[in-house]
Amino acid sequence: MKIAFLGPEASFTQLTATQLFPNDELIPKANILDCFLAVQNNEVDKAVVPLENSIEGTVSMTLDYLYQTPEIKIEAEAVMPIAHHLMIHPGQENQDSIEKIYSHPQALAQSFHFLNKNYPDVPKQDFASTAAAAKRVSENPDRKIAAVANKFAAELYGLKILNENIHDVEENHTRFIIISKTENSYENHLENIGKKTAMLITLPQDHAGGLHQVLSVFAWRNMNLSKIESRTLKTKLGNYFFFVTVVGGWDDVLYINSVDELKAIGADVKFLGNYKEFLLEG
Ligand SMILES: O=C(O)C(=O)Cc1ccccc1
Repeated sequence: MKIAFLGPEASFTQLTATQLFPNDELIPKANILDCFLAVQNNEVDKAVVPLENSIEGTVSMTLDYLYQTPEIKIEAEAVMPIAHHLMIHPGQENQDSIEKIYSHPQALAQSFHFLNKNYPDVPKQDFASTAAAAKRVSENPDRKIAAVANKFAAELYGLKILNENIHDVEENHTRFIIISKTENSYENHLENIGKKTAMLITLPQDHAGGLHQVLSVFAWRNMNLSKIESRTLKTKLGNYFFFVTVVGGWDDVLYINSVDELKAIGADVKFLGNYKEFLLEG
């Protein structure tokens, strides 16, 4: 099988993808949109992308593209511990004069307090991934630039770690998802830590108690929500869709009826899948 991931090599997403797909062909993509497009265009069977982080929260691009690609579903979820390090080219050891720090916006945010305290005047620049930032540093040996990335990126791109474990909260985890056009076809050797169901809900026209009505569909069926996130619909300021996950295995009667009831009250529902959750090693 062909699996796309947010690359390049040694990104956190690749570390996740190699554990989930040890025997498949992994294809790096430059950004999250390209991972979705590769699935959409049947260039690959599946893709692995980040969904949310325990410090920084949801990766909004991933939610947006789940909403914008009706055929794409979630097949599984994997949680991985995340450790960030600040790295430079080995020829540039004078840390006082770092000119710029590159990384994925999530990594810069997860290390914000460390960077703000120790490198307050150094401009930070967003990159498509931590590994892309590390690669760029390795390609510019003459510049005093640094990257926030993982230890495999330091090794692969020949960089020297200046500061270890700079993420602001020790317990730092990211949740990744496997996306594809086929539901529930993912199988692996790993033990799953639970099951959940995900859906995207758009409320009918704005009225008092609209969200309460939606939530009551789950509440009276005793369906326990593990996440609810609102995201702009991009049509008008104040228009949102909701990403909702429900804990537990699939119950045909309860779940199908809940979706029917949501539709009956005028909500628009995209069912994203009922799938397993895995816990990976960092
Ligand atoms: O940039 C990466 O390496 C990614 O895979 C995205 C990401 C960034 C920060 C924490 C977890 C995942």
